[in-house]
Amino acid sequence: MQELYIDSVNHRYGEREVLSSIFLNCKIGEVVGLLGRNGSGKSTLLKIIFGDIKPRFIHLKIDGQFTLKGYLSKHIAYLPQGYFIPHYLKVKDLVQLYANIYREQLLEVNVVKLNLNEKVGNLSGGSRRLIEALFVIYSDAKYVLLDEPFSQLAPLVAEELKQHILAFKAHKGFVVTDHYYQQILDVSTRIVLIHNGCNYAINTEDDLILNGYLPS
Ligand SMILES: Nc1ncnc2c1ncn2[C@@H]1O[C@H](COP(=O)(O)OP(=O)(O)OP(=O)(O)O)[C@@H](O)[C@H]1O
Repeated sequence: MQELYIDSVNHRYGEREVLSSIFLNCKIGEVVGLLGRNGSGKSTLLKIIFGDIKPRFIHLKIDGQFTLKGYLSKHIAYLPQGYFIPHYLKVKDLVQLYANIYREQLLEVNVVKLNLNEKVGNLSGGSRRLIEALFVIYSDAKYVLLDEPFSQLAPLVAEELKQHILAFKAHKGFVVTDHYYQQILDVSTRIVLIHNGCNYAINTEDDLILNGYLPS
C-alpha cells in the first residue's frame, strides 16, 4: 500500500494540548488540503510528520512501514512556513543538491532556468518561495508536505505552482496547508479541517462554515 498514514497524534506545548487525536492519510495520487484556523496546529502536524517535533504520541506508517520520524524514511519532503534554504546558495547548486530523478524537468522551469547563477537570497520574495517549493516538489520524495506554499505568490505564480503540484499528482501524495483556501480547494482532491485538536473531513464549502472556519 503506497500511503502516508498517521494516527492518534497527540501533542502538547507545555500544558496546552494542541493536537489531541489526529488521523490523516495520503495516498499517491492525492492532494490532501489541510485547513484550520490560526493556531489550530496545522504547522505542528506537518512538523511532527516530518520529524522536526517529537509528539507525545504518534503512529506513523509510510508505505506500511512503521517509522518515528518521516525524514528518516527519505520518502518525505517538507516545505516549512519560512525560508529554509540558506541565502548564500546558488540556484544551480541547489538543483544538484535537491533534484535527481526529476532534474531535467526542473531545469526546464523558467524561474529555475533564468536564475541558475543567482544566490537564493538575491531573488524576490515570491521567486524565492516558488523556487523553494519547486525543490521540494521535484525532489525524489514520494510524499510532499507544503506549509503555506502560496503565501507571497502573485496570482499568476500561484497558478503556476498549482500546475506543478497537479503535474506530479500521479507520482506523489501531497499534504498542503494555506490560508489562501481557494487555492487549496482548487488543487486538493479532498479537504481535512483541523479544529479543537481533531480532524474533520470536509465535503462541501458549507462544512467549512458549519465547522467555524469560514464566516457564515
Ligand atoms: N514552539 C512552540 N512552543 C509553544 N507553543 C507553540 C510552539 N509552536 C507553536 N505553538 C502554539 O501551538 C499552536 C499551534 O501552532 P501552529 O503553528 O501549529 O498552528 P497553525 O495552525 O499552523 O497556525 P497558523 O495558521 O497561524 O500558521 C499555537 O497556539 C501556537 O502558539
